[in-house]
Amino acid sequence: MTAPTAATRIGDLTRPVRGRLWAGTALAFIASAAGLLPYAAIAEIAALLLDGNGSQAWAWAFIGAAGVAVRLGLGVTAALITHYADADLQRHLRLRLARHAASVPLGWFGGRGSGELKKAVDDDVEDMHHLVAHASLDIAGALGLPLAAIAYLAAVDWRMTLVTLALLPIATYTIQRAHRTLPDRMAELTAAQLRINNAVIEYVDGIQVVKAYGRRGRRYRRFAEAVDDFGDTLARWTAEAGRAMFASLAILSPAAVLLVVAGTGTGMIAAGWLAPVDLLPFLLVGVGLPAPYMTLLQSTQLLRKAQNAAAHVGQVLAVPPLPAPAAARTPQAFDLAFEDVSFAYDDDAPVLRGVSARCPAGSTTALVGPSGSGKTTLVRLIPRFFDPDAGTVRIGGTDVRDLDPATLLRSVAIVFQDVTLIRDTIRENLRLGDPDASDADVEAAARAAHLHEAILALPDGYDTVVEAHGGALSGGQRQRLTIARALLQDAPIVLLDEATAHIDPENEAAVRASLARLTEGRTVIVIAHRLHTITEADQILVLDSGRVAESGTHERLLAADGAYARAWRSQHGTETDR
Ligand SMILES: Nc1ncnc2c1ncn2[C@@H]1O[C@H](COP(=O)(O)OP(=O)(O)OP(=O)(O)O)[C@@H](O)[C@H]1O
Repeated sequence: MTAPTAATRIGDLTRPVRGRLWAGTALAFIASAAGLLPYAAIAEIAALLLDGNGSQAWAWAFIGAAGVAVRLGLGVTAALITHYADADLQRHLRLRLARHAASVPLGWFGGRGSGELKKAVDDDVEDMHHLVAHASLDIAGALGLPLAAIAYLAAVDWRMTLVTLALLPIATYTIQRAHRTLPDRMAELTAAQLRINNAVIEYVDGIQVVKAYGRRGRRYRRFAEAVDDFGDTLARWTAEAGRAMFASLAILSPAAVLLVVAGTGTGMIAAGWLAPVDLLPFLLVGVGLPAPYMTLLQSTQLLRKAQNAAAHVGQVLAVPPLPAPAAARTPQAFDLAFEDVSFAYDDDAPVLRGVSARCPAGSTTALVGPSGSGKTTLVRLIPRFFDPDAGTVRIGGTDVRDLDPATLLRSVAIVFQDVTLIRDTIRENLRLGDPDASDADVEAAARAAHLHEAILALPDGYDTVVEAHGGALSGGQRQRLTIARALLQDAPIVLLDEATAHIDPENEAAVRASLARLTEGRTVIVIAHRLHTITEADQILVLDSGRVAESGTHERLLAADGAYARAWRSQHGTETDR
């Protein structure tokens, strides 16, 4: 498959409003061409008056006035058409991006994805305004008047026509030279903007932790660096764009045009090649010619920005959706199996290398291993945050890729530390676990998660609005809210980050009790950091560099005296048993 070019991407994105864009462009072309009429009328009236034929001047006065009316009327209509088209396209693209976001792998949002999506939906769609609402009108405007002028002026004197129009290619060349580095600067600016978006999300995500430790830390530094970097890039862009604009303004100013046309024209009159009255159209029309061209030039920067924005929207829309099964199946049982599973993020080194394991229905499997050994990644493959590059993950014997995606997500409750809330009431946040749950069900889940009393103590109880990052809720309350949500989901498979259970020591007992309710009788995979919490697990998988280094029960692993036993001893002194 060949990569789509920028032009095909823009063509694809603007397809829904293409007809209206063409209509607006055609009207803008006619409006621009009609802009010649007032200038031509003045020149003709002057010629008639000089010839003593003043009585015919009225007809030209009427033509000139009609030209002004057509130019204004069609110009405004064209702009209205494209602006309405832009409003519709913005809505269409935002919905299309949102629909696409729903189809891409969930894991994409954990990497650069959130920042990319935010930029596409917020900034890029808005930046495309110029492309849709103005660019084609500007181009039509810059063509209509010169073409009409060529036809009119050539009828007066072709040599002077060439002189008058010669400025345009000279100006184009000069200006293009001045603009040639701008696309690179623009690409830098876009990249810097993306870095800020990602750094903002990362910083805001971590703000609780940052505040809790009273330190600004690495995330803040990355955020500050991104802001500085953006400032420097913007300054470079502004300097170069300013120089380019100055060159354009100087060469296309009415004074420059007047100088060339009047100078050459006077010479030609002196040489007897041109009648003095015939210089008038060139002076009048020549001075009016650069105006639409200037608009076009001034719009090139915005156009480039809009093209970059469109290209980025195209890239986000090109993120491959998670393949959906042709004939979706429903899991009949809830045991889990990993068969020779390998996985790498993007083009990085493999994070999982040939992992095989079985987790019987209703059993608890603990994943342990050094940081970065792939525990979280392995767990993410179950609800298809990503699909493995090789091997298979099965639920009840069925490849998860063959399961109906919605059923799969409903069957798996995820209780991780980084599960965020949505900006809505506590009740609706809980109801995410089961959209059909009654208020009584919601309250029962909150009670089971030891959260009910705390919710009632809030100003609006269950109707208190929480922010995406918790807002009024304490860390422990947020944890219990995610647990209550998972309880409501009543999923047969529970994926748990053990860190969730002990981050808030005050509430540890309550959190533990609610977790016990959540995991009872389910197939559970728990990512464990403190080994004493998982000694009862039915099996423990020890991951090391993406491989299963050891597996077995706590006792068997201690007896085997391998990596697990060493980790146990380092956490619990020299005891050999719990
Ligand atoms: N979204 C991602 N994009 C790229 N690389 C990632 C992503 N998530 C994790 N990684 C990398 O994959 C490797 C395994 O990470 P993973 O989070 O699975 O390990 P872990 O064993 O759960 O670690 P920890 O105990 O620190 O949470 C790490 O090198 C990590 O940097």
